[in-house]
Amino acid sequence: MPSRQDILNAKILVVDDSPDNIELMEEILREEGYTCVSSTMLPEQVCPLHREHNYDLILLDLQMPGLNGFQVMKGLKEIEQGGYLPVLALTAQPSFKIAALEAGARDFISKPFDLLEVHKRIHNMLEVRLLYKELAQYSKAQQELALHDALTGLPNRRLLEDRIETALQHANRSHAKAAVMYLDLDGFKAINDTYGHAYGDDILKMVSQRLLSSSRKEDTVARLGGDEFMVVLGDIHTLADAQGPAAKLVEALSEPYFINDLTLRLSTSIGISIYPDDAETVDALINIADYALYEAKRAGKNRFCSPAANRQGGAKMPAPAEKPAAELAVPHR
Ligand SMILES: Nc1nc2c(ncn2[C@@H]2O[C@H](COP(=O)(O)OP(=O)(O)OP(=O)(O)O)[C@@H](O)[C@H]2O)c(=O)[nH]1
Repeated sequence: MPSRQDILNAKILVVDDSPDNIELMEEILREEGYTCVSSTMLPEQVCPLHREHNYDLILLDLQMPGLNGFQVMKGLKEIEQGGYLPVLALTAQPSFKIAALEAGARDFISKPFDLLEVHKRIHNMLEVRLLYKELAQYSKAQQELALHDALTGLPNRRLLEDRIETALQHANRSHAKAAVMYLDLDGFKAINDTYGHAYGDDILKMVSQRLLSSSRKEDTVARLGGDEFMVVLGDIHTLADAQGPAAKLVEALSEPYFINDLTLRLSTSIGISIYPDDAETVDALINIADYALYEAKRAGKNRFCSPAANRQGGAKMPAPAEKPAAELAVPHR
């Protein structure tokens, strides 16, 4: 629920062709404690001003020369996509009241002003408007949560599948390829088992950061869950365009992780599938990358594998790790 202070700090625009009316309304609002009030006598300025300032309330005179209040509301409807016009119509004409409500105004204030009515209607209108904004923000945050992993903030599987689909469509249009890289940390369970879940969580967050900073802005880095991540590269042309980044990721994730006074090491394995060479659908590309990941694990971990490389006569891989897949802690004092 918005507080009284939120309501007094709401952004209000007064629109009237009479300077006396504007002065009177501004004074009424100032005396009540409203802090963010502006005004215009030019109806054609209302839409551009609202686009810029996103007012919480527009006190709109209905009878003005040039554009009248009804025409202004028509313009405002195009800006307010949710269809909620934050308009309180000001009118001396009883017959305009219903017409104003039908045109989208939330409420009206009759002229000449009755002070008590003005205060109540403005307060009520702002309360609803601010609640409406809170609700919109909350629902946006919920949507974000539904598409992102809570621990790392990376896209989750649902958003990832959309991103892969988009990358495939783009590759298709530009006669390019795309790569799906399935990553799984090596020996991550031992970190959890030895140092506890909190250390494991820290590693997962650091891994996410390293994946992001080792990828291009236009690539998608996602967490599928547990110690599994995915990186999607769009707009590539050869298998080597995926192998280079894969080698970079293997390298970046094998750098030591400093957590509290420990130095932890672990490596990662990656399976790569290429669109359209290996498959043409999202599910099939993920399954093939998963199988290639299994091959990378079986071949000794800390490496990447792909069916395309096998077809070309053996995976071209960086030398396998000199260190074990997951080496536990070395204190770093
Ligand atoms: N800290 C932490 N651990 C998690 C989370 N989700 C899953 N895990 C753990 O991650 C581990 C993943 O295990 P695996 O991938 O099977 O084990 P691994 O040791 O990496 O095995 P290899 O992949 O064969 O090297 C399990 O111990 C899970 O309990 C999480 O959000 N936080």
